[in-house]
Amino acid sequence: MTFFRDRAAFDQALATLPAPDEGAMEAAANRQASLTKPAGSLGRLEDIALFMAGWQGRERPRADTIRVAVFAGNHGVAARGVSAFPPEVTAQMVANFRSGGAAINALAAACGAELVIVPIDLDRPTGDIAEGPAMTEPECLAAINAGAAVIQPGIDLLLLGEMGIANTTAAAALCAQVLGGEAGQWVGRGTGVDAAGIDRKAEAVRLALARHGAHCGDAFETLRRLGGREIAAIAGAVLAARLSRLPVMLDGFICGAAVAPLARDNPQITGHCLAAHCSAEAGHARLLDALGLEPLLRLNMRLGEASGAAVAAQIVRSALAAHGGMATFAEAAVASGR
Ligand SMILES: O=C(O)c1ccc[n+]([C@@H]2O[C@H](COP(=O)([O-])O)[C@@H](O)[C@H]2O)c1
Ligand SMILES: Cc1cc2nc[nH]c2cc1C
Repeated sequence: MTFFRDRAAFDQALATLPAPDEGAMEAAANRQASLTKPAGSLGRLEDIALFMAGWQGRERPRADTIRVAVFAGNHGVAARGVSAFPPEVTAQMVANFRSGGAAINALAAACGAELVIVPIDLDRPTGDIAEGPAMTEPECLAAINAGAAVIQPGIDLLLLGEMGIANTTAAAALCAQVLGGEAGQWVGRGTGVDAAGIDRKAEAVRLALARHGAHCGDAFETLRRLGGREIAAIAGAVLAARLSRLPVMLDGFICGAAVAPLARDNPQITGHCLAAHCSAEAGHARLLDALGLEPLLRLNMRLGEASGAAVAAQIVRSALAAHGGMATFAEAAVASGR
């Protein structure tokens, strides 16, 4: 499916983002004020209910249909010894997702979500970003469109995640390019590399920025040069979701890094995004801060594959259950506070 005809269509969409439905948010806020609890006593659950109301355009938003999309891609930079696992694990884990044996299978089932697995050209790893661009323009556009294709009518909340051996190196390069700072601030243990592996990651990021830094003029070009197929797909899904006012939950470090180039071009892009959690990956806290996203959870997770998003979706479910299901002071004949 071609959602974005060409890169100009992608740029155009990013430049003209729809806003949430303020009428629905106001109606939801009025309802919230009438519910049998002290004002504000459900804390962030109340913020989540208003956020969902605004993007769904409903006073009583719902999370009945939750879709989890996990994108997978392979990375040429893996050849530099930047991961604790070999690249074939990406395809092997895709097989595991499909046969139901991965963490995300269990966690998606636990939150009642439908799981969609989108491997993108796993037999064609991206170029090594330390040596050249990750993708050609048509490859990057195709990956962005693979992401956009998971958006369909009837979804209440979209959870995004990824699988790709070596993708924390690409994600670190995106962060260093877009947000600045030393390569060493953005690289972490990923799947579990040792100190020498972290040094190799930092060196790969330095080489990538030296090569591409001056040419990353916009989000598309930054994703094309430094990203990966699953990363570009996440960026495409986030942007296409926004055009449908579909709220999105971002999983870990790699998902945040996919959004960073978009946010540099238009900071409003994070408006329809929730950050599920702050992962254990070294740069994630700094990245979320830069994106202005407050994570719902801090569980020291660093798995990826939308696992943190599936856990955090339970919080959204809880927020909407309270917002939609509680009695008002009038209905319950409870005296409201002064
Ligand atoms: O979600 C995260 O923050 C996260 C942090 C570290 C690793 N991962 C996962 O591990 C893989 C990338 O790690 P690496 O070491 O191969 O770069 C990729 O499949 C990610 O889903 C994910
Ligand atoms: C086993 C394994 C599972 C994963 N799930 C997401 N990223 C992963 C990386 C590895 C190595």
